[in-house]
Amino acid sequence: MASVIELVDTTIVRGGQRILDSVTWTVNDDERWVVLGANGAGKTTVLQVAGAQMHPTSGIAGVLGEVLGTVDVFELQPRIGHAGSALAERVPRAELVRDVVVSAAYAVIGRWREEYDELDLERAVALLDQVGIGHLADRTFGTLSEGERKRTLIARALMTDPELMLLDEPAAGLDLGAREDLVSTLAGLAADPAAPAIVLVSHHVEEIPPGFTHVLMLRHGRVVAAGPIGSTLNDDTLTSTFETPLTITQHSGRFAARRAS
Ligand SMILES: Nc1ncnc2c1ncn2[C@@H]1O[C@H](COP(=O)(O)OP(=O)(O)OP(=O)(O)O)[C@@H](O)[C@H]1O
Repeated sequence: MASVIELVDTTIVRGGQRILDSVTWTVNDDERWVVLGANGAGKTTVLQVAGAQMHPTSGIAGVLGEVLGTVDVFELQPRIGHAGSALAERVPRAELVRDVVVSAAYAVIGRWREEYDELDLERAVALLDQVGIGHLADRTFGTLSEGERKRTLIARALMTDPELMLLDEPAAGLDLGAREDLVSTLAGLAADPAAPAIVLVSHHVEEIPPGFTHVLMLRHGRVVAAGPIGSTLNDDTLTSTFETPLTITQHSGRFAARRAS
């Protein structure tokens, strides 16, 4: 077991505000984390640090065994898979789905050469199968539903065999059926011992896939609680995180929250 993210007293200051405030957090390579917090809590910021896209103002941030600020981030970033809405907006709508995935191996978005390595193409289609949309490999990205696009981007993020996978609100904007399909896909990924360490940002406990092992709870840039889901996610920590009285239930590995009566 090795750590893939190691933040020690990591603080980020922007516009005079501590948008991350003394965050200490360790993610090991066999763990699947959910980051929970209200709007503006610092979830995306912590993901940007974990993705070597932002350096701490103070404190230490270690990612994949390297300390940010002492390493060439352009060597580090290809070892990290991302799937978020910012990437979805950059994919050309006329791109074939399998090309959206395979082009990750060439660190580009958008098909830029006529011939891809046959093994790369086979891997791309296998990954699309793994996320449940192998049958869509020859469609164009623009014709996919929101949920199918999200799953395409997860397959793309896996294409480079990353050591760390970062998912920023993958279920945002999905209808109930598409959300459930995505949760199943992510549960499958979480259960795969060959899958990388995963960090998933969400606002909603209903989106936590079964098999996710740990939770980091943030409020106003500070850690409210962090640790194994079973012992960390409860009425008290959820109420404190969202600053509203909440109660949480668990059934068959899934969570649901509502206002406490
Ligand atoms: N460049 C910046 N200058 C000033 N404030 C910033 C800057 N970038 C982010 N912030 C602030 O930092 C806080 C944390 O932002 P962040 O995007 O990490 O929150 P979040 O938890 O991901 O929120 P959401 O759930 O709404 O996406 C927010 O209050 C945001 O306005």
